[in-house]
Amino acid sequence: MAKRDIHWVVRLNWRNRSLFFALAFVALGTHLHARDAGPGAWCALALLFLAYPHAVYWRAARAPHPLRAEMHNLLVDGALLMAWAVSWGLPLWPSYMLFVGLCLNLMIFLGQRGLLQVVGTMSAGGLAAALLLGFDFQPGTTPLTTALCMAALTLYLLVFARDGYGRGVALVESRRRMREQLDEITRLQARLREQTRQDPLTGLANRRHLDEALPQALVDCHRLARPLTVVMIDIDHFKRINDAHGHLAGDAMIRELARRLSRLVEGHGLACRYGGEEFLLLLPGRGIEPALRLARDFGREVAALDMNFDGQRLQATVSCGISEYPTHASEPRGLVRAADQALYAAKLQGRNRVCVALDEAPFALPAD
Ligand SMILES: Nc1nc2c(ncn2[C@@H]2O[C@H](COP(=O)(O)OP(=O)(O)OP(=O)(O)O)[C@@H](O)[C@H]2O)c(=O)[nH]1
Repeated sequence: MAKRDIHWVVRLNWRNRSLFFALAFVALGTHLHARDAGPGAWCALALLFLAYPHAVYWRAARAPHPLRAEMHNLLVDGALLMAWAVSWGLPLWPSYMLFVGLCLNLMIFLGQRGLLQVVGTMSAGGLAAALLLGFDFQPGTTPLTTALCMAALTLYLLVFARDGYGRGVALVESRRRMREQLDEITRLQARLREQTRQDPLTGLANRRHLDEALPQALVDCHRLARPLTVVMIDIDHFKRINDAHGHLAGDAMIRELARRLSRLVEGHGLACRYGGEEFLLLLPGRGIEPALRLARDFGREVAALDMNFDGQRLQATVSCGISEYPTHASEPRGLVRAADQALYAAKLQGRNRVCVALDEAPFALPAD
């Protein structure tokens, strides 16, 4: 099994356990030496502190639930190490070193519950050893053993602290990256939302945008008891421009008129591309008179336009239809329908003019 496929907790514990147990082997070895221990005691020490960490790593790495197996290993550590300590009469510093190391490990991975569990298994291990081998309390250790136990414990704690610091730094970094990604997603969503409300050819608001903006504008104007006008604008005989100069020239004309409309209503209204060569202006707070002036001015501006597209001269006129809230309708669809009827009347009456909707029949007001 490749190392990277093994659960990170199992790998981390293998490294920590191997290190801690090796350091303990040296420190406890000096204790055994001072006590003139026989070959059996040395064998037990080597097995427990040098071979055991690799055996349990092997077991956890191959277990169906590696994390669970590793937590189990930690509890077994507690039972075995305390059994060892009791069998040697609970020498003070070695026992303290093992006790702190074990508690720390379980506390880190399982919190208070882990601490209680490991204290339980340590007690069980110690009790079993005392029952099997008897207990003769011998707390004393040589200064060398004491110093080595202190050094081993210090080193072990420093390794833990370094790991904790490294993980903290990595966490902060990964949070920062996540926040950046989240900001990017929010930005993209906003752009996407904007794009779904924008006409791609002209950059003006599209029908979807209008469908949201018009009811809201009506509500606002109703609340403030102000008028609202809708101006429908259609390029006259636009098909001829396409036919005579090509579709790209037609596109350029649409873009040019859109740019001018957008400038015209900037700050006090909304310009939409309503359909192919049809635009709609939403003018909240404006009555018929100012809307009429605006539409007439625009009509004149377009008629005077002399566009150059790829060496071809493009000219156009527009027809406009105007409706007003609350005069012609009090709901969005009715208002647009009234403006559309007025536009139709302007077309019928010869184009290049502005018509205002009336309750019954629209009448035409010439652009000049
Ligand atoms: N270049 C270009 N042409 C478009 C676009 N959308 C619609 N059109 C064209 O606009 C033309 C509209 O033609 P009509 O509806 O017959 O109207 P018109 O020629 O403008 O005549 P009136 O409206 O009656 O004055 C069609 O030829 C469409 O192909 C567009 O995005 N770009």
